[in-house]
Amino acid sequence: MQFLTEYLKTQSSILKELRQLEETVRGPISNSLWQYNQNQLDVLITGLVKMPTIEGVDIVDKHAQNRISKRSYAPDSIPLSVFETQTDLYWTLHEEKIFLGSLTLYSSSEVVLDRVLFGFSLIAITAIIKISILFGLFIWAFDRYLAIPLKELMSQVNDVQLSQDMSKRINLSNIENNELSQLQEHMNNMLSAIEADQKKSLENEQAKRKWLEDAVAKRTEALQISNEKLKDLAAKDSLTGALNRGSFFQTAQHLLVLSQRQKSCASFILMDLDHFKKINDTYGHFVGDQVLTHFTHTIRTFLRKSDLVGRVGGEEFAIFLPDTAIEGAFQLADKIRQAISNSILDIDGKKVTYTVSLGIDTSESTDLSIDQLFKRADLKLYGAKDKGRNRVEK
Ligand SMILES: Nc1nc2c(ncn2[C@@H]2O[C@H](COP(=O)(O)OP(=O)(O)OP(=O)(O)O)[C@@H](O)[C@H]2O)c(=O)[nH]1
Repeated sequence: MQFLTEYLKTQSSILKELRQLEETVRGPISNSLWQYNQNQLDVLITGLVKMPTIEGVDIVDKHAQNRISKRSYAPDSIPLSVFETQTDLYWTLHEEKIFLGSLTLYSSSEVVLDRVLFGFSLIAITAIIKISILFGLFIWAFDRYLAIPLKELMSQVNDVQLSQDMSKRINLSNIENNELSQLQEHMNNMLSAIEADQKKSLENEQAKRKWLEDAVAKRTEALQISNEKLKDLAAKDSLTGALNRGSFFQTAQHLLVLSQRQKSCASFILMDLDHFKKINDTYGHFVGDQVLTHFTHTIRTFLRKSDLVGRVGGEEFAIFLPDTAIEGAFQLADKIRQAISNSILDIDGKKVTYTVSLGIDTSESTDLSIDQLFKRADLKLYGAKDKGRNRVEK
């Protein structure tokens, strides 16, 4: 449709051109005809036919005879359709118009088509140039305002992801106030939220860990105390707090081996409360227990930290004295004996007195077992009992 309109417009424009040409050449052609100047006429017609809009020229004289008929195309390539303009030719003599003939100018659909196509080509070339410029501008703007900032954004996001450092912020260079700046703001808000969340989680975790460590420390301490208590319970006599028979002999054996290696002597005191059955029978077992406790406390006041005390029987006690010769052991034993015989216990208003017999012996280089020392001290103890009790026998 557009093409048809363009075609018709171009055709009428060519017709107008033909008429103007007719106006222009009418004078010179009339002159040539009047003067029968065939040469001048030929030159004029040849010039006309060479013009791009003109396909042919006809000049017919007043007798309707074809004087000149020229075509720009070859006889075998006649145009599909032609159109023409015609004008009469006159010569004015003494103000009288003399009819000379007529001039017909031809043009064709090919000329119109060439011009229409040329016009369309111009439009197409202009459109291509405009589109190229627009495309170039679009690419530049896309790169400047989208591709480059997006690349930078991706690189900074990647950086945050790799470093796991949420205190970092996205900071795009050359950013306009547009969707990208809003995206940057949103991402930075998100990073702030993650950072705060991480901080809170870390604080919670630290608080939990501290609570756990405190709980474990308390539990460990409680377990240690329980263990110590258990050890004490297993090793000590619950009434007097002295080592029980098993623990006493085990530790004494160890100390004996040690002192043998150091070529030093150790002493053993075996003690048995005198007539203890009578105390029980007279005052009862409760008082008997108080006497046993009193005895243990009293002997402890005379001992060094390195001395070992144990309850080896019901009312029988033993002391192992490392690095102590027989004389030193005897002095200690006698101090104990005296302290006990001088004690008067006040239990529930009852005055209770008691005595103790003691047997002592010292280690020999041949003693390999604590039992050997114990047996010799036991013999001495029986000696003390035999000799009337409240005595020390060495
Ligand atoms: N209260 C009390 N009595 C005990 C305990 N262990 C043993 N006994 C008593 O101690 C008494 C020991 O009596 P015996 O072996 O006859 O000796 P003893 O009366 O001290 O006489 P001698 O040793 O010969 O002086 C017994 O009556 C036991 O019941 C105890 O833990 N508490």
